Amino acid sequence: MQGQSTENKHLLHFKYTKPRSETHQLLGGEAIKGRSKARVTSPARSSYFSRSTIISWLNPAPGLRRPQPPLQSNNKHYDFDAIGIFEATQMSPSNFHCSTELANLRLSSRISSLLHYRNGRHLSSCPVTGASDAAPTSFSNKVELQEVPTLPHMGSLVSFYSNTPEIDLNSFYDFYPAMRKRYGDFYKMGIPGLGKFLIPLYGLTCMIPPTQTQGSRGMLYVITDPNEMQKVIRQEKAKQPYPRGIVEAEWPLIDWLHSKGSVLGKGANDDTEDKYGFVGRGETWKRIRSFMQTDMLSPQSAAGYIPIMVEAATLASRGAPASAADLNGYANRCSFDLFTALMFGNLSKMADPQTGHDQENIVFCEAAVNGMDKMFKQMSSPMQLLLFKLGIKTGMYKDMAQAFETATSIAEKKYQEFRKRMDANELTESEKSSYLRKAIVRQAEDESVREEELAEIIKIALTAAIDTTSSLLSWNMLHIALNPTVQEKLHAELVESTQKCGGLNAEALRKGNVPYLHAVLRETHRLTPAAPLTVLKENSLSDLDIHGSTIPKDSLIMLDGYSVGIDESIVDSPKEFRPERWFPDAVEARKGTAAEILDHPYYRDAFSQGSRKCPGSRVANNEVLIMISQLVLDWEISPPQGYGKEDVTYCMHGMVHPNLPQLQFVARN
Ligand code: HEM
Repeated sequence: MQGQSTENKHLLHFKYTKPRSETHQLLGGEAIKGRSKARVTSPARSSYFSRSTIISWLNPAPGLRRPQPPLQSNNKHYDFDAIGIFEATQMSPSNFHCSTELANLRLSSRISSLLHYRNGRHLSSCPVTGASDAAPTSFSNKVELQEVPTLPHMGSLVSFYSNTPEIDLNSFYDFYPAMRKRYGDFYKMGIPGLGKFLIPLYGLTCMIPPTQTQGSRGMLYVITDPNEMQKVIRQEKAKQPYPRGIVEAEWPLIDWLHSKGSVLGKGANDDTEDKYGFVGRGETWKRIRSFMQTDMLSPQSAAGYIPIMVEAATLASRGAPASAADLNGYANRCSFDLFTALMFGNLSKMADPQTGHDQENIVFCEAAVNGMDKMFKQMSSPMQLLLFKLGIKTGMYKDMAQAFETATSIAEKKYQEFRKRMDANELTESEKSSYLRKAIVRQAEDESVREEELAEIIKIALTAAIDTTSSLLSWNMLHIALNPTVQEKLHAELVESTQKCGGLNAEALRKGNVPYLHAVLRETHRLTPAAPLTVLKENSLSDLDIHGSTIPKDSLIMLDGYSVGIDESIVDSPKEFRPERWFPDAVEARKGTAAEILDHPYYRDAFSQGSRKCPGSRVANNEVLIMISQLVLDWEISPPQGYGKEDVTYCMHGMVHPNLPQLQFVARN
């Protein structure tokens, strides 16, 4: 064959289900966005390209690895090389299937992207190549649904039967990437459980609340294509106001709220999904949720709290060296200081041991974190649920209840004291700008929530704000400490921005002024998300077409938004912390490649999507941006001698927290 050398016999090998009649015509430049044209040397069924031609054609962008040579052919099927397949897909994408022989092979991102990109449009992801991309929902390219072997009652998590990896909370990040390696980009697995009685097992407990197991059909569908996930969220929108929330799975919390008679745990109608109030999915959730997120979620309202949060961070940063032996605790206290600054408009000064003497605040922080930890541990244990179902309140349940009791009664006291001072007209100027004051005024004006509901909202927000934000903060601290070059760049950027903007303030923190800071946060969300799997939804309106397969109504569908971001065929050196990946030129270079998926909004952070997206997401990000900036401006942070990336350990307890080592903080002048 003309122009064919030994090396170019290595072919990508795919089955094409229709005879191919058209000859090669649509190649290169037009389809691969400005890449040079490839030469076609054979008009026959198989077309061949020299490896060097393909490589130059693929022309890896900076930051992406060169592709491997294409793979060996097998004459049982029609054989096409990258271009041939590319043409085939142009001819008839819906009839194009990956050969099963390739099931265990991973293609380079560039080659994958060839297979999935045509005429300036992306095709859907492929479970065989492992390539995921941003497929327009209008395109019906079928991706085969893989089924993880499932046992009755036990679901798919019996490792030796289902070929699933073990779930270990100390290596939680590994589970879904391993699943993806085995089952591709679209698979369904059985959710373990004894019917509707004992649903959860290990990490999957959070998937199904015992209170709402109906209709789930015991299956979890996992996808990596955010555009397919968008279909689910769109359907959710159509069915508003009742989208599914992860909080519905938090059965120990739900039970505790119920047992206390909390207005948050009880809706208006026991016969509907409203039964569980804010932790359910009815009108009560909608009403409370809408009230809670006002003055918090929008960029403008979140930005309004920046000045007081900066004040809190300035004080908190001073406490870093003295807290080095307990940096996880320090991160919790920083979260408390910054969130209470927003909530009450005052400075709790907890994170600096010199000033953090208020015992009650210390108790609150510890109780909030402990309560969340115990809640998650129960959700992770089938035995806990079984005992709960048998009406036994375990020691762990009691510990959780005690911790939540302590935290919420302190929060209640804070709320009542604030109200009293507000009634007595004693609030300071910054307290007048606080979230709570605005909420009290709103409540009185529109009465969309009752006064006792407002008190509960404040309590739950305070309790939810500690352990969550501190996970994100801890990971950022650790990455910065482990990457001195990143830290120096960040420091230089912050110095310049604060000098230009007259200090650390909203303007100095604007992405346009500190792109590197924002890239650091983004990179942390990619590499070590606080909550790796957060977009978990239901198609509760009707059956839904996902990758050409029909997903029955009321199924659980989850976006695995983590695995792709650490896939080395998509991300260059994925375990490296490189904020530069998020610079505009890197984003631009990803366009038209499989790696473009990383820039989809659903991959941006760990706050979920849709109308149940975390209401504290904006302020949590701001808290971390501010706290990290202040720390880096004040200190040169380094790990203990001999401590490196390979020494990092972590544990999943609701959020994934690194076990922070004793970092060193040396003052910058
Ligand atoms: C880095 C910090 C945080 C992370 C990673 C995080 C993550 C999440 C996630 C994944 C959800 C579930 C969304 C869903 O059901 O689809 C959620 C819900 C929630 N978060 Fe956050 N969160 C954080 C900080 C906060 C803060 C600071 C608050 C305080 C207001 C907060 C309050 C809540 C509440 C009340 C819900 C339930 C919302 C609902 O069901 O409608 N979170 N969060």
